[in-house]
Amino acid sequence: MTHIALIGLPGSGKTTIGRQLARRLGLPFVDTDEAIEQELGCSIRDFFEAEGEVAFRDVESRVLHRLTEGPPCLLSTGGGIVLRPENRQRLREACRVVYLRASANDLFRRLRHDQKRPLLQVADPLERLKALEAERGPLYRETAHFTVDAGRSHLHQVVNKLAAQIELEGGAPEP
Ligand SMILES: Nc1ncnc2c1ncn2[C@@H]1O[C@H](COP(=O)(O)OP(=O)(O)O)[C@@H](O)[C@H]1O
Ligand SMILES: O=C(O)C1=C[C@@H](OP(=O)(O)O)[C@@H](O)[C@H](O)C1
Ligand SMILES: [Mg+2]
Repeated sequence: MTHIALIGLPGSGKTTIGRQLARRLGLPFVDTDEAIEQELGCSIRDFFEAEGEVAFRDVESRVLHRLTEGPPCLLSTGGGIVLRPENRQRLREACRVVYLRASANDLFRRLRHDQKRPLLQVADPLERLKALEAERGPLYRETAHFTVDAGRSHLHQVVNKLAAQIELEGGAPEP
């Protein structure tokens, strides 16, 4: 196992916390969504609109496999990465997987004005977040090696908690 991966619903802080935690642990930071946008040469929202979700999930799986074959890094994922069984298996075998748990209500407060996330561009984003929570909660729990509460805690508290937990487990992988 060589990587550390963050999973969780949109807005749970995977990208923001991942970047800070990587710096703290001295690991390279990679975000699957940023890697996908680089590969596609356009935004995820535009790609979703033009090609649809299945095409996006195909690219996402390919990028996950490529990144987890590379050198150790702190990997922040997109919220839907756990939907495919082969991604869940790949994450568990290649990474120490952390679930950033936060409720739909907390996430709605953060994301109600978001325009980047295609799945939340609907009339009732809170209902959508609740549906995502119901569908994906069990998948996040099944995939994670450990869970941290990221809904009500401050960013720096979540980073501190994760850094301490990783230290406790023998420290970060050598980059
Ligand atoms: N624990 C937190 N407390 C307050 N705001 C947060 C927290 N975690 C993330 N945020 C904010 O929520 C927004 C979404 O965070 P982001 O890292 O993009 O989430 P994700 O990558 O999981 O979708 C950002 O504006 C970020 O600063
Ligand atoms: O939940 C999802 O299915 C998605 C979450 C997004 O990433 P974040 O979780 O970083 O918002 C991004 O991968 C895409 O818009 C799809
Ligand atoms: Mg993100």
